[in-house]
Amino acid sequence: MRKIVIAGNWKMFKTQAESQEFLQEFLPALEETPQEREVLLCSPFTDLGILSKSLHGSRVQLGAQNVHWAENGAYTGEISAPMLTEIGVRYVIVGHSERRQYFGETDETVNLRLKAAQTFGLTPILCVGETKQQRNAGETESLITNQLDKGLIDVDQTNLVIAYEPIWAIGTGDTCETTEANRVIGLIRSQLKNPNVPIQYGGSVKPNNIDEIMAEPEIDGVLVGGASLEAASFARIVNYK
Ligand SMILES: O=C[C@H](O)COP(=O)(O)O
Repeated sequence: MRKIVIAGNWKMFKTQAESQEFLQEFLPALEETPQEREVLLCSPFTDLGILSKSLHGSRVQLGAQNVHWAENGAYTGEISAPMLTEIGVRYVIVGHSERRQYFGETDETVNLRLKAAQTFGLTPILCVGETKQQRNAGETESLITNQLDKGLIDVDQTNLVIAYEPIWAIGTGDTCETTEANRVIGLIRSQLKNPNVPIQYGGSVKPNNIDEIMAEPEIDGVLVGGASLEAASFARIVNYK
């Protein structure tokens, strides 16, 4: 049985104070959430410490949005896996398309980050997905195959989550057809050594489309950006029917 993982990616939003306001409304709503669903919040680094304290004893897991591959070193501006695990972080997003697009992330550095996360006990969420141009050119399958082939070299597939995020669907309201997301996720699964790796869909997931998305058999959860910033909206998503 594959795990269901529902993750909020706050990106570069929310101060510490705002993170606490969110929890006041969000945590009570989790009483309705079936126990087998893993719920996590991936916050900016500056919120992780206070969130770790506030989430202690709750069922919400904490995630970061990036991790460096070295244990420590002269890497100004970076954060290592042991720094994250020390404060209670359990998951980390790796290779988000915004990191690839704006910060020069490559399949090679993604691979290094995945392995470092696992070495120090974090569960990485590997993001893959195509641009509109690549989709229109019929390159979706080859692009994703390449991202998986390079990204997953020597990566432990028993401690891994994958997120399929078509870049054109991120923050645009232009959600991928659920049957198409299901098809691509099935394709991703067929390329894995471990077919039980949870594979999420991400890209304009909202309260009004979550039920349809989660009804698809290959989709094991969602990675949610904008709609995870409002407690009521994210609560509706984790409590999908
Ligand atoms: O990590 C989350 C994705 O980039 C999706 O963002 P979005 O839900 O705002 O489209």
